[in-house]
Amino acid sequence: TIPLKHGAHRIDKRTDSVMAKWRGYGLGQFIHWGLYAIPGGEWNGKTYNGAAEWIRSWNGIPKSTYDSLIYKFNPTKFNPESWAKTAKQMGAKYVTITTKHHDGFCLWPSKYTKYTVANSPYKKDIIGPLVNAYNKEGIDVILYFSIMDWNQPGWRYEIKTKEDSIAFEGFKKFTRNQLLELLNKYPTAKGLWFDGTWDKSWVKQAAFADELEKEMRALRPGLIIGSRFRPDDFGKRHNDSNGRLMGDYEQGWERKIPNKIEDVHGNDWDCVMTVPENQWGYNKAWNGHIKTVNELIEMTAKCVSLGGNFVLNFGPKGDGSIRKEEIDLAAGIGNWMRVNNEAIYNCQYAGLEKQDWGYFTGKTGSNKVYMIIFNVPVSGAFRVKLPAKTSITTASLLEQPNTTLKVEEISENQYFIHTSARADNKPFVIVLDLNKKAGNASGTYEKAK
Ligand SMILES: Cc1ccc([C@@H]2N[C@@H](C)[C@@H](O)[C@H]2O)cc1
Repeated sequence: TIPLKHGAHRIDKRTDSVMAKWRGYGLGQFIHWGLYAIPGGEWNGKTYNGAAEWIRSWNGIPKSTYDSLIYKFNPTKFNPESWAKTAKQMGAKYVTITTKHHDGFCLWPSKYTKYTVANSPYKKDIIGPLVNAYNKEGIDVILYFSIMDWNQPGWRYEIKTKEDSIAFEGFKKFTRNQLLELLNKYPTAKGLWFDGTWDKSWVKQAAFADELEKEMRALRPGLIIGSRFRPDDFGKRHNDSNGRLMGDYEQGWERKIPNKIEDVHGNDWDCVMTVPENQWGYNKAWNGHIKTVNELIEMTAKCVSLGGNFVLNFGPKGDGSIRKEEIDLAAGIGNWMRVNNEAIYNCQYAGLEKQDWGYFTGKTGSNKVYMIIFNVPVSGAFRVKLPAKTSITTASLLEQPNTTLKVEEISENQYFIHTSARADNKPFVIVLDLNKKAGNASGTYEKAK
């Protein structure tokens, strides 16, 4: 291995209880909200074709005009309790909230810049009431923070001159001040989700970022920090120059889901996903494919089956209301989660061979395995292949626990589970109680055989 001063400081997954709780969340909500929600991807009747939260980068609006949106921020319909209720009903166990996106507008009254809610017509803190409302619903909060800050005069894409490096030193101090401010103002926040760290200026800051990460962990023991915060000694991000993950979970699964367990390299991870193809902030047009409830349930199941969490994005409008399409998706997902969440919460990679009918999840620390069915085979029988010395004690429908299903042994370690045809074409769950005869690894099937 390459000797590194600022590479990964831990080899395997974290083993503490705070991270174990994060690992078991299964389903989360992402909230992208800020000034970009006011134009919503349109300006003077013209449509911005990029992601709505990047509209400031469009030459369709003068930068100063965008920046003066602060004077239009007055979300009269903002109701943090109703946002939290929507997330609760969906079955989200955590929420990731944009405290500051790339445009630099702070949803909390930061002491270190004027570009905050305090200097908008709304005046009040947004983050505090949101953290309290979600916590009251039993939902943990992760704070999204963009290092890149287009509003900060000290921000640089790269450091070329002496002036650049002096300016960027000031920017680094500002960044540290804001992060410590967030941790001190919102002590119940469980962790940080970083963005805006790909530019040349930041990838040179291995030592600074490493020191700051250590300082934040000391300030908030148990703090969960994503892999997109710091670069290593050679500017490598997410994984250091020895291929080891920096931070506590992989953040790179943005709008994409791993296909096999090897893709996750034994790391904790979450997948953050947009409802349209690529819109995080509120976008009026919402063109192209809008994901359906069944698609989103399948993405959730797929993520949990590979040991990750699925985090679905909501982009509230400039007035603080959540669009009907998102409310309806949350309700639809929630209807399914209310019946089937046992197959999602505190479940991990089951270590079984993937079958065409859907996804296996394994209950952490138990012999229960769930089959989340999306594709009913024309044979009507669901194939299950188990490791050696393992067999099925019982099989039942999660929604009707006392109905045992017929288990047909086909050959050593291979079975067909038979169920009667179903009236609706909604995903459903079969629960398997496995027993591992002597000589087989005890505990769950977390490690791939
Ligand atoms: C190229 C690119 C830069 C930034 C992003 C931001 N990360 C997502 C989580 C959103 O915040 C998006 O604006 C996406 C793509």
